[in-house]
Amino acid sequence: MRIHICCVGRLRSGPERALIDDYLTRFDRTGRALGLGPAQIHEVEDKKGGGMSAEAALLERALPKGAVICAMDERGTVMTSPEFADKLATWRDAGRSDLAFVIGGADGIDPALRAQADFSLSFGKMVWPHMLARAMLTEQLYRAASILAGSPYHRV
Ligand SMILES: C[S@@+](CC[C@H](N)C(=O)[O-])C[C@H]1O[C@@H](n2cnc3c(N)ncnc32)[C@H](O)[C@@H]1O
Repeated sequence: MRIHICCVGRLRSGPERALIDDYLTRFDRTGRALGLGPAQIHEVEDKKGGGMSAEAALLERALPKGAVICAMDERGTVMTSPEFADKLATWRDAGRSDLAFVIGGADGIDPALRAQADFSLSFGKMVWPHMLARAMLTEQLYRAASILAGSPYHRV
């Protein structure tokens, strides 16, 4: 199952980018034998200042047809890392070939796009900057693959 992280804003090279790239590489390496990955980031940028709805139109264009859509949203479902790993495995085992996570910009995800999501995932009730949400998501993907692979990265 291919993973797509569709997000607003371009991340230039620097420590955040290096961290995200590192987790994506680790996820791809660990997930390969599990039928998970590769994971790819799709960055969209609305240069005309059209706000949430313009961003939503660009994000929608980045979503692969037929993908499971998971909106990243502080109002969504809070999960443990093993529960998140099980959720990924369930989508994979259902034969879904693409899973797309959507991360909003400064104003969040347009409600119309949020309504299209199959699932909403929360990293807690606090609101995180979108670049941090991106880093946290890539880490959780790697952690989930490690859990499914039975590797000792995840310890409680
Ligand atoms: C700065 S936040 C936008 C907050 C915006 N005020 C809203 O109401 O959605 C940017 C994006 O990061 C992601 N995000 C921020 N905090 C999150 C959380 N606790 N759980 C999941 N995603 C989060 C969401 O995708 C959000 O659209």
